[in-house]
Amino acid sequence: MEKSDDRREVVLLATGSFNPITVMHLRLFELARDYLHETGKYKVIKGIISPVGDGYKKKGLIEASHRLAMANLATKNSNWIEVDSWECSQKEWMETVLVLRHHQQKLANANTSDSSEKVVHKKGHKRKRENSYQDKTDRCLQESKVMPQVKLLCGADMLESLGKPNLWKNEDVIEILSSFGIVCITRLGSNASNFIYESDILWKYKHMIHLVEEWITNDISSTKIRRALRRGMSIRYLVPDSVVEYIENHELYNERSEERNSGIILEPLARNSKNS
Ligand SMILES: Nc1ncnc2c1ncn2[C@@H]1O[C@H](COP(=O)(O)OP(=O)(O)OP(=O)(O)O)[C@@H](O)[C@H]1O
Ligand SMILES: NC(=O)c1ccc[n+]([C@@H]2O[C@H](COP(=O)(O)O)[C@@H](O)[C@H]2O)c1
Ligand SMILES: [Zn+2]
Repeated sequence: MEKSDDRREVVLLATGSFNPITVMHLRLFELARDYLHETGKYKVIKGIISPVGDGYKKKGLIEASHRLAMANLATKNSNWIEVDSWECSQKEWMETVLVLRHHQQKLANANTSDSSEKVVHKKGHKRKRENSYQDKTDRCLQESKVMPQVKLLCGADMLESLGKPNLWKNEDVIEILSSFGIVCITRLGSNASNFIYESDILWKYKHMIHLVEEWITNDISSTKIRRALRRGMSIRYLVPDSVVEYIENHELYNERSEERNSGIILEPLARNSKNS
């Protein structure tokens, strides 16, 4: 008899600027998947990169269409990481919790339609599988067991940003932790475990935070990539070749692009300080 697999299926969702995407962003997914698999409790079925929309108004943030195109090129050779344009195609910047909810809902819809589409042939008639009581019960049992869980994938600096005044709403942080959970990769310059210790909310939900140690430390950041480009220095092997080519072809990242949104308040800060 085949051994049943009772590991919880997980979808990893990374949000961020990806301005531009680097090999480190791709590494985050590999590190998180290895870690979760090693626990024996989780099976990672998909990774999603969700670039933030232009309405985020971060200094130096270039158009979402370019960031999206580069992320698509970078993930071309991955058989499990994909790029999703839903977040950045919204008219306005949206809170990360809404992006998590959207992807969780999408999985729920896919699960429900998968099972209701299964039709059984009985005496020559087609019958929706969910019509019988037994089938319905089976489905519920099955669904509560197999519904994949979306988890937020981030670096330690993003985890630490949860404590910045007016950047995140408390209720959002609570929902992200209690309903989804976070997989956080350590990053030079950040001390995630100390940050969890110092935050009452994070401490309360520490069982929902997976801290993943990156032993092969790597200080690549999009900021450093943009800086190198402004100075005419090579970024080869720090971002995939196809992304280097895209940046060259479209002449992205220069002094002018770095001044985009200069002097404009970051949208979450503007929104939360308006409402507080
Ligand atoms: N070297 C790294 N180690 C760990 N996490 C990282 C690293 N680089 C990026 N991340 C994570 O990737 C996600 C997306 O980050 P983001 O797009 O801001 O990249 P970044 O390299 O930090 O860019 P920037 O320098 O513009 O802030 C965030 O959760 C961030 O913490
Ligand atoms: N309140 C919130 O939901 C909130 C606040 C700040 C940043 N974020 C998100 O975190 C990510 C941060 O990206 P950067 O590190 O590139 O600035 C973005 O995806 C942004 O939308 C969410
Ligand atoms: Zn960053």
